[in-house]
Amino acid sequence: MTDHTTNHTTDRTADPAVDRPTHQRGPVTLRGQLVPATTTDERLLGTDDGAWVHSDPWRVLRIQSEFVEGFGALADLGPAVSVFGSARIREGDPEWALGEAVARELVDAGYAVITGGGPGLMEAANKGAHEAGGVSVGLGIELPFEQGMNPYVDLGVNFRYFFVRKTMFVKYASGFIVLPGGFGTLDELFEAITLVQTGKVRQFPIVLVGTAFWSGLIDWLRSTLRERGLVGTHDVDLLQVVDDPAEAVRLVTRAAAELARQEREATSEAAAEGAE
Ligand SMILES: CC(C)=CCNc1ncnc2c1ncn2[C@@H]1O[C@H](COP(=O)(O)O)[C@@H](O)[C@H]1O
Repeated sequence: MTDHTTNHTTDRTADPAVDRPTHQRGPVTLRGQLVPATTTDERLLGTDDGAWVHSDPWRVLRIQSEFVEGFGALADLGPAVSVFGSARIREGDPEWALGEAVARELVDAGYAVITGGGPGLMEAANKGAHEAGGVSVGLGIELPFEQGMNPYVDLGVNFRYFFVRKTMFVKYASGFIVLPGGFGTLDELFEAITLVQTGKVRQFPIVLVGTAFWSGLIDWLRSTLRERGLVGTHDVDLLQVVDDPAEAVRLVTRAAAELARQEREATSEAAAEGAE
């Protein structure tokens, strides 16, 4: 906050409750030392050093614009599944082939493939989708060590903010397929499972691919978290673990089809009630 060094302002009013100079800025009340020395119009019309561009209110507008750009770019995507996985696993690794295969199966099932647009298994999935003739989407993130969008992304959107990008992964996908990975992958996995556990999204399938890689985590979730009552009895069952890419895609698409059926039913029930 700036402008708090003075106690005189033109649009100040006396507040009898506290008998102190008061300045109202929308929903924000400022008193005493915090009353700005200049009016909002003065500040808008005056010249300054441009520091306001780095202020939080301005940041909010940038965040808003990321949502608008993202929604605009992805609105017509059609059915899609988000695929997560390590940025560090390279071509030639068996898990790379898994990423490509999962994406190919998704395209064959009529789904677009959304990834983080980066290297590693994101690139494997984008490659699989691109080469199968499907829609290959990359939701990139601006990082200090810029890697750029992988070459197999056909529709790419770059985000400055992780949380805006995460919204897109959920909003435009019918489910998540999670390949082996590190902190980034775990972050995306636990974000998704929290949304399902808390009922923020309904019937959102989350399928982990690679039983050898994931079984240690699943055992720990069951033994430590579930036994201590830190998660519900059935919460760990929200995660399905498979080895076969085709099976992963079957599980996701079956759940998506079921959700679509329920939504159609709810819509026709609502229409029938409206007609009565
Ligand atoms: C080599 C390297 C660190 C590149 C970073 N470049 C990245 N570009 C795009 N998304 C990323 C990147 N790093 C992490 N992510 C996000 O986090 C996940 C991978 O993180 P991790 O490697 O498992 O932890 C991906 O699903 C992706 O959404």
